[in-house]
Amino acid sequence: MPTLLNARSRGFVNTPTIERLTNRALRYLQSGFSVHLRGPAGTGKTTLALHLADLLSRPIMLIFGDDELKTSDLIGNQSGYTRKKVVDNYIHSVIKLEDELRKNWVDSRLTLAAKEGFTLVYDEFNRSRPEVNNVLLSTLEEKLLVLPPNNSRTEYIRVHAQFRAIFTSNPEEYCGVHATQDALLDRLVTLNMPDPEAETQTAILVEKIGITPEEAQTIVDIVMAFQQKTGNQKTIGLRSGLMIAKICHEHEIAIAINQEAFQEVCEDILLSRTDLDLSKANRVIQTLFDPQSLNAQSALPPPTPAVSAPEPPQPAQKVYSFLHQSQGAKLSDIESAVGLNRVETVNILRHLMEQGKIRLNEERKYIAQ
Ligand SMILES: Nc1ncnc2c1ncn2[C@@H]1O[C@H](COP(=O)(O)OP(=O)(O)OP(=O)(O)O)[C@@H](O)[C@H]1O
Repeated sequence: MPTLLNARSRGFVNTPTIERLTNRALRYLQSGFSVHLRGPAGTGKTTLALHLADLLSRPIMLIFGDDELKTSDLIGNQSGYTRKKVVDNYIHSVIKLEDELRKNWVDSRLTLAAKEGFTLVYDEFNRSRPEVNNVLLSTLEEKLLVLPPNNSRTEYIRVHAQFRAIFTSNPEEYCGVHATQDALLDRLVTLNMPDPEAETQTAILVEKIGITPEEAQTIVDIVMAFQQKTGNQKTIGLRSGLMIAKICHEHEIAIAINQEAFQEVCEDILLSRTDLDLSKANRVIQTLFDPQSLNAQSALPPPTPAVSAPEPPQPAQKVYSFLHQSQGAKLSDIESAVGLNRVETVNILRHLMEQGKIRLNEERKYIAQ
Protein backbone atom coordinates (compact mmCIF):
# COMPACT_ATOMS: atom_id res chain seq x y z
CA MET A 1 0.00 0.00 0.00
CA PRO A 2 1.36 3.48 -0.81
CA THR A 3 2.57 5.50 2.15
CA LEU A 4 0.17 8.00 3.66
CA LEU A 5 1.49 11.42 4.36
CA ASN A 6 0.82 13.14 7.61
CA ALA A 7 1.47 16.74 6.68
CA ARG A 8 1.36 18.64 9.94
CA SER A 9 2.43 21.89 8.37
CA ARG A 10 4.74 23.10 11.11
CA GLY A 11 6.48 26.34 10.40
CA PHE A 12 3.74 27.40 8.00
CA VAL A 13 3.69 31.17 7.81
CA ASN A 14 0.29 32.73 7.63
CA THR A 15 0.16 36.36 6.55
CA PRO A 16 -3.13 38.15 5.77
CA THR A 17 -2.63 37.51 2.02
CA ILE A 18 -1.99 33.80 2.54
CA GLU A 19 -4.87 33.51 4.95
CA ARG A 20 -7.27 35.07 2.44
CA LEU A 21 -6.09 32.64 -0.24
CA THR A 22 -6.39 29.74 2.19
CA ASN A 23 -9.95 30.66 3.10
CA ARG A 24 -10.96 30.93 -0.55
CA ALA A 25 -9.45 27.56 -1.42
CA LEU A 26 -10.96 25.93 1.63
CA ARG A 27 -14.41 27.22 0.72
CA TYR A 28 -14.20 25.51 -2.70
CA LEU A 29 -12.86 22.30 -1.21
CA GLN A 30 -15.60 22.20 1.39
CA SER A 31 -18.18 22.58 -1.40
CA GLY A 32 -16.79 19.45 -3.02
CA PHE A 33 -14.59 21.01 -5.70
CA SER A 34 -10.97 20.29 -6.36
CA VAL A 35 -8.58 23.19 -6.31
CA HIS A 36 -5.68 24.11 -8.57
CA LEU A 37 -2.90 26.44 -7.37
CA ARG A 38 -1.07 27.94 -10.33
CA GLY A 39 1.97 30.17 -10.31
CA PRO A 40 5.70 30.60 -10.84
CA ALA A 41 8.30 28.46 -9.07
CA GLY A 42 8.86 29.17 -5.41
CA THR A 43 5.64 31.07 -4.76
CA GLY A 44 4.58 28.56 -2.10
CA LYS A 45 2.11 26.41 -4.08
CA THR A 46 3.22 23.05 -2.69
CA THR A 47 3.43 24.42 0.84
CA LEU A 48 -0.08 25.87 0.61
CA ALA A 49 -1.45 22.68 -1.00
CA LEU A 50 -0.14 20.61 1.92
CA HIS A 51 -1.43 23.15 4.41
CA LEU A 52 -4.90 22.97 2.83
CA ALA A 53 -4.78 19.19 2.84
CA ASP A 54 -3.85 19.35 6.51
CA LEU A 55 -6.83 21.60 7.20
CA LEU A 56 -9.15 19.03 5.58
CA SER A 57 -8.04 16.60 8.31
CA ARG A 58 -8.01 13.55 6.05
CA PRO A 59 -5.02 11.33 5.26
CA ILE A 60 -2.99 12.70 2.37
CA MET A 61 -1.66 11.02 -0.78
CA LEU A 62 1.04 12.92 -2.61
CA ILE A 63 1.89 12.51 -6.30
CA PHE A 64 4.54 14.41 -8.23
CA GLY A 65 3.88 15.09 -11.91
CA ASP A 66 6.50 13.66 -14.22
CA ASP A 67 6.86 13.07 -17.94
CA GLU A 68 7.51 9.38 -17.21
CA LEU A 69 4.36 8.94 -15.10
CA LYS A 70 1.92 6.36 -16.48
CA THR A 71 -1.80 5.96 -15.90
CA SER A 72 -0.99 2.79 -13.96
CA ASP A 73 1.11 4.89 -11.56
CA LEU A 74 -2.08 6.77 -10.74
CA ILE A 75 -4.64 3.99 -10.62
CA GLY A 76 -2.65 0.79 -10.03
CA ASN A 77 -1.74 -2.30 -11.97
CA GLN A 78 -1.52 -6.06 -12.05
CA SER A 79 1.25 -7.24 -9.85
CA GLY A 80 2.09 -10.94 -9.97
CA TYR A 81 -0.29 -13.88 -9.68
CA THR A 82 -1.97 -15.87 -6.96
CA ARG A 83 -2.04 -19.62 -7.60
CA LYS A 84 -4.59 -21.83 -5.91
CA LYS A 85 -4.23 -25.60 -6.16
CA VAL A 86 -6.85 -27.95 -4.75
CA VAL A 87 -6.03 -31.66 -4.59
CA ASP A 88 -9.09 -33.80 -3.95
CA ASN A 89 -8.18 -37.35 -3.01
CA TYR A 90 -11.49 -38.33 -1.43
CA ILE A 91 -11.51 -41.66 -3.16
CA HIS A 92 -7.99 -42.93 -2.79
CA SER A 93 -7.73 -44.27 -6.31
CA VAL A 94 -8.94 -40.95 -7.82
CA ILE A 95 -7.11 -37.63 -7.69
CA LYS A 96 -8.86 -34.46 -8.80
CA LEU A 97 -6.65 -31.44 -9.36
CA GLU A 98 -7.92 -27.85 -9.63
CA ASP A 99 -5.34 -25.28 -10.52
CA GLU A 100 -6.40 -21.62 -10.63
CA LEU A 101 -4.15 -18.73 -11.60
CA ARG A 102 -5.40 -15.28 -10.67
CA LYS A 103 -3.84 -11.89 -11.41
CA ASN A 104 -3.36 -9.60 -8.40
CA TRP A 105 -4.42 -6.01 -8.68
CA VAL A 106 -2.61 -3.38 -6.57
CA ASP A 107 -4.25 -0.01 -6.10
CA SER A 108 -2.13 3.04 -6.63
CA ARG A 109 -2.48 6.45 -5.01
CA LEU A 110 -5.41 7.91 -6.93
CA THR A 111 -7.48 4.73 -6.56
CA LEU A 112 -6.77 4.47 -2.87
CA ALA A 113 -7.52 8.13 -2.25
CA ALA A 114 -10.74 7.95 -4.28
CA LYS A 115 -11.87 4.77 -2.49
CA GLU A 116 -11.06 5.87 1.03
CA GLY A 117 -11.87 9.58 0.76
CA PHE A 118 -8.31 10.79 1.25
CA THR A 119 -6.95 14.09 0.01
CA LEU A 120 -4.83 13.79 -3.11
CA VAL A 121 -2.13 16.40 -3.58
CA TYR A 122 -0.93 16.23 -7.18
CA ASP A 123 2.11 18.48 -7.31
CA GLU A 124 3.12 19.96 -10.66
CA PHE A 125 0.52 17.80 -12.39
CA ASN A 126 1.17 19.41 -15.79
CA ARG A 127 4.63 17.81 -15.88
CA SER A 128 2.79 14.54 -16.57
CA ARG A 129 1.64 13.94 -20.11
CA PRO A 130 -1.97 15.17 -20.56
CA GLU A 131 -3.31 11.75 -21.62
CA VAL A 132 -2.09 10.25 -18.33
CA ASN A 133 -4.29 12.67 -16.43
CA ASN A 134 -7.41 11.76 -18.44
CA VAL A 135 -8.41 9.29 -15.75
CA LEU A 136 -9.06 12.29 -13.50
CA LEU A 137 -11.85 13.63 -15.72
CA SER A 138 -14.54 11.14 -14.70
CA THR A 139 -13.13 10.95 -11.18
CA LEU A 140 -13.76 14.66 -10.66
CA GLU A 141 -16.97 15.06 -12.63
CA GLU A 142 -18.93 11.80 -12.54
CA LYS A 143 -17.25 10.74 -9.29
CA LEU A 144 -16.41 7.43 -10.93
CA LEU A 145 -12.92 6.04 -11.31
CA VAL A 146 -12.69 3.71 -14.29
CA LEU A 147 -10.19 0.85 -13.97
CA PRO A 148 -8.97 -1.44 -16.76
CA PRO A 149 -11.15 -4.53 -17.36
CA ASN A 150 -10.47 -7.41 -14.99
CA ASN A 151 -12.55 -10.44 -14.02
CA SER A 152 -11.59 -10.54 -10.39
CA ARG A 153 -12.78 -7.07 -9.36
CA THR A 154 -15.20 -4.33 -10.23
CA GLU A 155 -14.10 -2.01 -13.03
CA TYR A 156 -15.65 1.14 -11.60
CA ILE A 157 -14.99 2.69 -8.26
CA ARG A 158 -17.48 5.13 -6.85
CA VAL A 159 -15.50 8.04 -5.48
CA HIS A 160 -15.82 8.55 -1.70
CA ALA A 161 -17.70 11.74 -0.74
CA GLN A 162 -14.71 13.10 1.15
CA PHE A 163 -12.23 12.63 -1.67
CA ARG A 164 -10.66 15.93 -2.71
CA ALA A 165 -7.76 16.73 -5.01
CA ILE A 166 -5.45 19.71 -4.79
CA PHE A 167 -3.35 20.37 -7.87
CA THR A 168 -0.37 22.64 -8.33
CA SER A 169 1.20 23.74 -11.59
CA ASN A 170 3.88 25.97 -13.06
CA PRO A 171 3.18 28.22 -16.04
CA GLU A 172 3.35 26.55 -19.44
CA GLU A 173 6.48 28.43 -20.54
CA TYR A 174 8.47 26.51 -17.91
CA CYS A 175 10.75 23.77 -19.14
CA GLY A 176 9.20 20.27 -19.10
CA VAL A 177 5.65 21.53 -18.58
CA HIS A 178 2.80 20.33 -20.82
CA ALA A 179 -0.25 22.32 -21.86
CA THR A 180 -3.12 21.44 -19.53
CA GLN A 181 -6.28 20.01 -21.07
CA ASP A 182 -9.15 22.46 -21.00
CA ALA A 183 -11.45 19.64 -19.90
CA LEU A 184 -9.43 19.11 -16.74
CA LEU A 185 -9.09 22.82 -15.99
CA ASP A 186 -12.84 23.13 -16.45
CA ARG A 187 -13.39 20.74 -13.55
CA LEU A 188 -11.13 22.62 -11.14
CA VAL A 189 -11.22 25.94 -9.36
CA THR A 190 -7.93 27.60 -10.29
CA LEU A 191 -6.34 30.12 -7.95
CA ASN A 192 -3.36 32.11 -9.19
CA MET A 193 -0.63 32.28 -6.57
CA PRO A 194 0.59 35.84 -6.18
CA ASP A 195 4.33 36.47 -5.88
CA PRO A 196 4.90 36.52 -2.13
CA GLU A 197 5.05 40.12 -0.94
CA ALA A 198 8.07 41.46 0.90
CA GLU A 199 6.38 41.03 4.27
CA THR A 200 5.46 37.41 3.54
CA GLN A 201 9.00 36.60 2.38
CA THR A 202 10.47 38.28 5.45
CA ALA A 203 8.16 36.36 7.77
CA ILE A 204 9.05 33.06 6.06
CA LEU A 205 12.79 33.71 6.37
CA VAL A 206 12.41 34.54 10.06
CA GLU A 207 10.26 31.48 10.75
CA LYS A 208 12.15 28.92 8.67
CA ILE A 209 15.75 30.00 9.18
CA GLY A 210 15.58 31.69 12.57
CA ILE A 211 17.27 34.96 11.56
CA THR A 212 16.08 38.32 12.89
CA PRO A 213 13.40 40.35 11.04
CA GLU A 214 16.02 43.01 10.22
CA GLU A 215 18.37 40.40 8.70
CA ALA A 216 15.47 38.86 6.79
CA GLN A 217 14.49 42.23 5.43
CA THR A 218 18.04 42.94 4.25
CA ILE A 219 18.01 39.71 2.23
CA VAL A 220 14.51 40.28 0.85
CA ASP A 221 15.47 43.85 -0.16
CA ILE A 222 18.51 42.57 -2.07
CA VAL A 223 16.64 39.73 -3.78
CA MET A 224 13.64 41.84 -4.76
CA ALA A 225 15.78 44.73 -5.99
CA PHE A 226 17.86 42.32 -8.09
CA GLN A 227 14.68 40.78 -9.46
CA GLN A 228 13.29 44.21 -10.41
CA LYS A 229 16.53 45.50 -11.94
CA THR A 230 17.18 42.40 -14.04
CA GLY A 231 13.50 41.98 -14.94
CA ASN A 232 13.76 38.34 -13.97
CA GLN A 233 10.52 37.06 -12.51
CA LYS A 234 10.99 33.39 -13.20
CA THR A 235 13.70 31.99 -11.00
CA ILE A 236 14.58 34.65 -8.49
CA GLY A 237 12.44 34.93 -5.43
CA LEU A 238 11.63 33.26 -2.17
CA ARG A 239 13.90 30.25 -2.73
CA SER A 240 16.94 32.47 -3.43
CA GLY A 241 16.23 34.38 -0.21
CA LEU A 242 15.88 31.15 1.77
CA MET A 243 19.21 29.86 0.39
CA ILE A 244 21.09 33.07 1.19
CA ALA A 245 19.57 33.16 4.69
CA LYS A 246 20.37 29.50 5.43
CA ILE A 247 23.98 29.72 4.25
CA CYS A 248 24.66 32.93 6.16
CA HIS A 249 22.96 31.64 9.29
CA GLU A 250 24.78 28.31 9.31
CA HIS A 251 28.18 29.83 8.57
CA GLU A 252 27.78 32.78 10.91
CA ILE A 253 28.13 35.26 8.07
CA ALA A 254 26.94 38.71 9.12
CA ILE A 255 23.87 39.64 7.08
CA ALA A 256 24.75 43.21 6.19
CA ILE A 257 25.29 44.75 2.77
CA ASN A 258 28.77 46.03 3.60
CA GLN A 259 30.04 42.53 4.53
CA GLU A 260 32.17 40.93 1.85
CA ALA A 261 31.20 37.36 2.71
CA PHE A 262 27.51 38.25 2.55
CA GLN A 263 28.02 39.96 -0.81
CA GLU A 264 29.74 36.82 -2.14
CA VAL A 265 26.87 34.56 -1.07
CA CYS A 266 24.34 36.90 -2.73
CA GLU A 267 26.40 36.96 -5.94
CA ASP A 268 26.72 33.18 -6.06
CA ILE A 269 23.02 32.58 -5.52
CA LEU A 270 21.62 35.39 -7.65
CA LEU A 271 23.96 35.60 -10.65
CA SER A 272 23.25 32.02 -11.72
CA ARG A 273 19.53 32.73 -11.78
CA THR A 274 19.37 35.45 -14.37
CA ASP A 275 19.40 35.29 -18.16
CA LEU A 276 21.11 38.68 -18.23
CA ASP A 277 24.63 38.93 -19.63
CA LEU A 278 26.99 38.12 -16.73
CA SER A 279 28.89 41.40 -16.76
CA LYS A 280 25.63 43.38 -16.77
CA ALA A 281 24.20 41.25 -13.98
CA ASN A 282 27.42 41.77 -12.04
CA ARG A 283 27.09 45.53 -12.38
CA VAL A 284 23.48 45.34 -11.20
CA ILE A 285 24.42 43.36 -8.15
CA GLN A 286 27.22 45.75 -7.20
CA THR A 287 24.77 48.67 -7.14
CA LEU A 288 22.70 46.72 -4.63
CA PHE A 289 25.51 46.75 -2.11
CA ASP A 290 25.48 50.52 -2.17
CA PRO A 291 23.15 51.40 0.75
CA GLN A 292 21.70 54.50 -0.92
CA SER A 293 20.88 52.71 -4.12
CA LEU A 294 19.24 49.83 -2.29
CA ASN A 295 17.10 52.10 -0.15
CA ALA A 296 16.01 54.07 -3.20
CA GLN A 297 15.22 50.89 -5.11
CA SER A 298 13.00 49.19 -2.66
CA ALA A 299 11.06 51.20 -0.21
CA LEU A 300 9.84 48.04 1.37
CA PRO A 301 7.50 48.28 4.32
CA PRO A 302 8.87 47.14 7.68
CA PRO A 303 8.13 43.49 8.39
CA THR A 304 4.82 42.90 10.08
CA PRO A 305 4.43 39.94 12.38
CA ALA A 306 2.99 36.77 10.88
CA VAL A 307 -0.61 35.94 11.66
CA SER A 308 0.52 32.61 13.09
CA ALA A 309 1.93 34.49 16.07
CA PRO A 310 0.14 33.63 19.34
CA GLU A 311 -3.64 33.69 19.08
CA PRO A 312 -5.63 36.17 21.12
CA PRO A 313 -6.46 34.43 24.40
CA GLN A 314 -10.27 34.63 24.15
CA PRO A 315 -11.04 32.28 21.24
CA ALA A 316 -8.36 29.88 22.46
CA GLN A 317 -9.97 29.85 25.88
CA LYS A 318 -13.35 29.22 24.25
CA VAL A 319 -11.98 26.23 22.32
CA TYR A 320 -10.24 24.86 25.41
CA SER A 321 -13.37 25.18 27.58
CA PHE A 322 -15.47 23.50 24.90
CA LEU A 323 -13.02 20.59 24.70
CA HIS A 324 -12.95 20.36 28.45
CA GLN A 325 -16.73 20.15 28.69
CA SER A 326 -17.27 17.89 25.70
CA GLN A 327 -14.53 15.44 26.71
CA GLY A 328 -13.13 15.47 23.20
CA ALA A 329 -14.45 16.59 19.85
CA LYS A 330 -13.61 16.48 16.15
CA LEU A 331 -12.45 19.52 14.19
CA SER A 332 -15.81 20.15 12.47
CA ASP A 333 -17.67 19.97 15.82
CA ILE A 334 -15.25 22.41 17.42
CA GLU A 335 -15.60 24.76 14.49
CA SER A 336 -19.38 24.95 14.74
CA ALA A 337 -19.42 25.02 18.55
CA VAL A 338 -17.10 28.02 18.85
CA GLY A 339 -18.23 29.80 15.66
CA LEU A 340 -14.77 30.17 14.10
CA ASN A 341 -13.65 29.33 10.59
CA ARG A 342 -11.38 26.38 9.91
CA VAL A 343 -8.14 28.31 9.62
CA GLU A 344 -8.74 30.08 12.93
CA THR A 345 -9.78 26.85 14.65
CA VAL A 346 -6.75 24.92 13.38
CA ASN A 347 -4.39 27.71 14.42
CA ILE A 348 -5.84 27.66 17.93
CA LEU A 349 -5.73 23.88 18.16
CA ARG A 350 -2.10 23.87 17.06
CA HIS A 351 -1.27 26.51 19.60
CA LEU A 352 -2.98 24.55 22.39
CA MET A 353 -1.21 21.34 21.31
CA GLU A 354 2.15 23.08 21.35
CA GLN A 355 1.37 24.24 24.87
CA GLY A 356 0.56 20.62 25.80
CA LYS A 357 -2.99 21.60 26.82
CA ILE A 358 -4.72 19.28 24.37
CA ARG A 359 -3.88 16.20 22.35
CA LEU A 360 -5.25 14.46 19.24
CA ASN A 361 -6.37 10.87 19.75
CA GLU A 362 -6.55 8.04 17.20
CA GLU A 363 -10.14 8.88 16.27
CA ARG A 364 -8.87 12.38 15.37
CA LYS A 365 -10.67 13.86 18.38
CA TYR A 366 -9.05 16.69 20.30
CA ILE A 367 -8.94 15.98 24.01
CA ALA A 368 -8.28 18.52 26.76
CA GLN A 369 -5.46 17.36 29.05
N1 LIG B 1 3.52 30.00 3.73
C1 LIG B 1 4.74 29.49 3.87
N2 LIG B 1 5.23 29.22 5.09
C2 LIG B 1 6.47 28.71 5.26
N3 LIG B 1 7.31 28.43 4.24
C3 LIG B 1 6.88 28.69 2.99
C4 LIG B 1 5.59 29.23 2.73
N4 LIG B 1 5.44 29.38 1.41
C5 LIG B 1 6.58 28.93 0.85
N5 LIG B 1 7.45 28.53 1.80
C6 LIG B 1 8.80 28.01 1.58
O1 LIG B 1 9.28 28.55 0.36
C7 LIG B 1 9.92 27.55 -0.42
C8 LIG B 1 9.20 27.41 -1.76
O2 LIG B 1 7.87 26.99 -1.53
P1 LIG B 1 7.15 25.85 -2.40
O3 LIG B 1 8.07 24.70 -2.67
O4 LIG B 1 5.84 25.56 -1.75
O5 LIG B 1 6.93 26.66 -3.76
P2 LIG B 1 6.30 26.14 -5.12
O6 LIG B 1 5.51 27.28 -5.65
O7 LIG B 1 5.59 24.84 -4.93
O8 LIG B 1 7.60 25.93 -6.01
P3 LIG B 1 7.81 24.96 -7.27
O9 LIG B 1 6.82 25.40 -8.31
O10 LIG B 1 9.22 25.23 -7.69
O11 LIG B 1 7.58 23.57 -6.78
C9 LIG B 1 9.90 26.27 0.39
O12 LIG B 1 11.12 26.15 1.07
C10 LIG B 1 8.77 26.50 1.39
O13 LIG B 1 9.00 25.81 2.58
